[in-house]
Amino acid sequence: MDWLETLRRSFLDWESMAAILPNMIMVGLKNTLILAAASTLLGTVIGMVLAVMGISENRALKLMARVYTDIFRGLPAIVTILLIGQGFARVGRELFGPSPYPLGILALSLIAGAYIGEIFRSGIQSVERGQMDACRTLGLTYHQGMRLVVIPQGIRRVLPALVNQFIGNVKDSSLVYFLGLLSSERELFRVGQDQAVLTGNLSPLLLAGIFYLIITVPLTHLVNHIDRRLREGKRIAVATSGLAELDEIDSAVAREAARPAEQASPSKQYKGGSIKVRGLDMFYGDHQVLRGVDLSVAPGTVTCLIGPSGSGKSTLLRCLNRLVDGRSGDILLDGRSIYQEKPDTVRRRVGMVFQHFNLFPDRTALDNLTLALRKVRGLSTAEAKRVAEARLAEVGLLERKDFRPANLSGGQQQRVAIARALAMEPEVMLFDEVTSALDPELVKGVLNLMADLGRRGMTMVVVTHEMAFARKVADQVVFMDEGRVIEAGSPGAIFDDPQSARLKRFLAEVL
Ligand SMILES: Nc1ncnc2c1ncn2[C@@H]1O[C@H](COP(=O)(O)OP(=O)(O)OP(=O)(O)O)[C@@H](O)[C@H]1O
Repeated sequence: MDWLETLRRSFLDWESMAAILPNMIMVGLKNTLILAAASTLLGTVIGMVLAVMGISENRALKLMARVYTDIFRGLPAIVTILLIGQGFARVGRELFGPSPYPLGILALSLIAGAYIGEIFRSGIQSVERGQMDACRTLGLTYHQGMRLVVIPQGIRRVLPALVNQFIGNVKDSSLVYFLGLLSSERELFRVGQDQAVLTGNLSPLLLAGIFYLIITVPLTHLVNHIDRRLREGKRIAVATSGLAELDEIDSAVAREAARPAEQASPSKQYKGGSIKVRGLDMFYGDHQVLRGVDLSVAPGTVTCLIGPSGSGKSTLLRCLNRLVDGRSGDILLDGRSIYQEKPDTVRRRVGMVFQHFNLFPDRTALDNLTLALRKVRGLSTAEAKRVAEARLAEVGLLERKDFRPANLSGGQQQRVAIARALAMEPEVMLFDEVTSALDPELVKGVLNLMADLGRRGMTMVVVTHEMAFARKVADQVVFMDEGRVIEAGSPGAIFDDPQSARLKRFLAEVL
C-alpha cells in the first residue's frame, strides 16, 4: 500500500497544513474575500450602467454596451487580467503605488461587470409590460415607473444570479496571482501554492481548496434558498372560498350604502366626467386598428364596449387615457381635448383596470395604493395610508391590506387594482376585460363592485364579454367590429333589437 502512503503524504500532511493555517486565514482568506467583494461591488456598478445602456432607446449606447459585453465575456479571464495588470502597470504604479492588487480588482470588476450587466438587463426585461402600463395609468412618469417599480423587481429577480457571480469572483480571484502579488496581498491559492513549493507536498493547496469550498458551498445553498423563496413567495395560509369572497364584498357595499350621508366618505358619490371621441384613427405601425371611431359618454354613465376579438375595443380604451395615441381625430374629456394636456395628467384623471390586474407583486395591497398617492398626488405617508385604507375598506379588503398579491385570490387582486385606481380620484374609470382571468365564482364579486361604482355616479367605459352585466348595468352598449363602431344604444336596443347583420351574428354566437 505504498501508493496510499504517498497519497497521504502528498495531500494530508497535517503538519504543513497546520503551519500555514494562520497565514491562510489572516492573509489568504482575507485577500480572497476583499478581491471577490470589491470586484463584485464595482462589477455591479459597471453592470448597472451597462444594463441601462443596453435597454435604452439610444442605438449608440446600446452598441457600446454590446461591444463591451462581447469583449469582456468572450476573453478568458486570465487574458483580461494579464492585459490590464501588465498593460496598465505603469499607470497603475502612478495611481496606486507598486502593488498590482488594485489593477487585479479592476480587471476582475471589468469581467464581472459584463456578466452582471447581462444579468440585470435580462432581469429588467423579464418584468411584464403590464407593470409599466400600471405605473403609467396611475400617472407615474416613465422614469418613476422604472425607478420605483420595474428596476427593483428586475433586481430582486436576479439576486440569486448575483450571488452566483460573487462565487465566480471568489474563484477568479485566484488568477490575480499571475500579476505577482506582494506577500501580504496573496490570496488563498497563492498562499497555498507558496507553502506547497516550500514543503514539497500538495497539502497546503488542498487546504486552500477547502477554504474555497467553505466560502462557496454555503453561498450556493443560500442562492438556492433565495431562488425558491422568490419563486414561491412567503405563503400565508388563508382559506377563503370564492363564495366567502362574495360575502366579503357584499358586506362592504352594504356598509357604504348604510352609512348616513354626513359620514359618507368623499368617494361615496363620484363626480364623473364626460368623454367625446371624434373620428379617431389609430395605427400600430401600418396596421390600422381604429377607423373613424365616434363615441359619446355622458357624465356618470356606464358604457360597455362589446365586439369580437381584435375589433379594437382594448385599443380604444388605451386611447382614452393616452397609453397609446391616435393618428387623427380627437378625444374630449369634459369638453377639452386630451391631446392638449400632458399624458400623465390625463392618466391621473382617467383610471384604468386591466385583465391581469398588474398589481406590483413585491408590495403589499396597501403599498400598491400608497405608491402613486405619495409620488403622484403628493400626499404625506400618513395621509396616503389613510386614503388607501379607506379605499381598501370600500372594496372589502381592509383586513388584507398587508397581504402581497400572491397571497390574494384573483378576485381580491382585481379589487385591490380597482381600489388602487379609485384612490387617484379619477373622473372616468376604464375597465379592460377585468373578469376574464377570474374563476367563475369570483366574477360576480368584481361585477357587483363595478355595478356599485356605476350607481354612485362614476363614468365608466367597460370592455366586457359579460353580456348579462352589460344588459343590467350599462346605460349604453357599443358594438365594435374591425375598428369601427357598428351600433350604439341602450342595452334594450342592442340586445333585443339589433339592426346590423354583424351584431345579429355576434349576439347569436355569444348569447
Ligand atoms: N401592441 C400592439 N402592437 C401591434 N398590434 C396590436 C397591439 N395591440 C393590439 N394590436 C392589434 O390591434 C388589433 C385590435 O386589438 P385590440 O386588443 O384592441 O382588440 P380587442 O377588440 O380588444 O380584442 P380582444 O377582445 O381579443 O382583447 C388586433 O388586430 C391586434 O392584433
